[in-house]
Amino acid sequence: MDVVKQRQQKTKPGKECVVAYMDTLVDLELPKEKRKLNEKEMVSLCGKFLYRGTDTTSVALQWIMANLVKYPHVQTKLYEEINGIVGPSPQLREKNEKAVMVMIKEEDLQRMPYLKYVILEGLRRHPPSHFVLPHTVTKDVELEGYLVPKDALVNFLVADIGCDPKVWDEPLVFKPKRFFINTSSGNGEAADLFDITGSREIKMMSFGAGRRICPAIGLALLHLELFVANLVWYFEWKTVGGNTVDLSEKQEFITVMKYPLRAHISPRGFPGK
Ligand code: HEM
Repeated sequence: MDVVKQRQQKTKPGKECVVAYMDTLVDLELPKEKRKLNEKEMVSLCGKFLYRGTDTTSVALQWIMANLVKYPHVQTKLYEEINGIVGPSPQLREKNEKAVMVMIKEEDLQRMPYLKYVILEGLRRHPPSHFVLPHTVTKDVELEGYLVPKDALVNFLVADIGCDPKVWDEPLVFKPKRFFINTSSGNGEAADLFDITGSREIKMMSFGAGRRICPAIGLALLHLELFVANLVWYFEWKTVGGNTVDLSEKQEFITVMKYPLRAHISPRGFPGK
């Protein structure tokens, strides 16, 4: 509530400030009801943003890294792609022990199609949300001979859709290459062609679909690409003591790893490696 009040003060005319999500809510007017949002509604919207926007990305990242540890050939292929675009991984420390922190940049990611396949495969195989937010239908609808009555709660089995054997070849196997579609240019632009929003056809819906699709889909994909690319560029990820990675799931508010990832990581850029 305090934050709401502070932003209401800050957005008073004449005061200069960076536009925050909160400010867009302060300015918003509901078109039908012709009124501004009240404080309770603003708090609820901010809460939704926070709880939908934190664990989802970090859990997706953990699932993806777990698969890279479990399948070293996928990790090697990804590292080779990264290396080919931005060069070998930097040494973490120079001779004078000064830390060097060069990061892969957003524009470099555009030239890394295999990275995009890895992220998509991670989200297909392990969507953090196994369900979307509950939806209702506003009138009776007949779907493939079944009646969905007005006001019935409808949800979607997101994880099962992504593993449907009628749609996906060997659906339980982690195979990033499945997202490669041979384009005429043949230079691997395929991930851009895969329609994760489901506007052309729905093959997976890790971010939902339609008008209530996750509003942060672009941000989430960008974060995942940046994190995975940098983590693999800097470090080699291996199993601990040769143990396999257990990909069992645990249903919490979102679906997490039952046994959180434990990995042995070593800097790639050390001299002599
Ligand atoms: C890998 C990361 C993420 C995944 C897999 C994900 C997935 C989803 C899904 C499945 C929904 C429900 C869509 C529906 O009901 O049709 C949703 C809604 C939502 N997501 Fe995300 N999300 C992610 C990251 C984020 C981030 C980073 C933010 C904010 C910064 C965010 C904000 C939201 C909000 C506000 C909603 C509710 C939209 C509404 O009420 O209509 N999400 N997300």
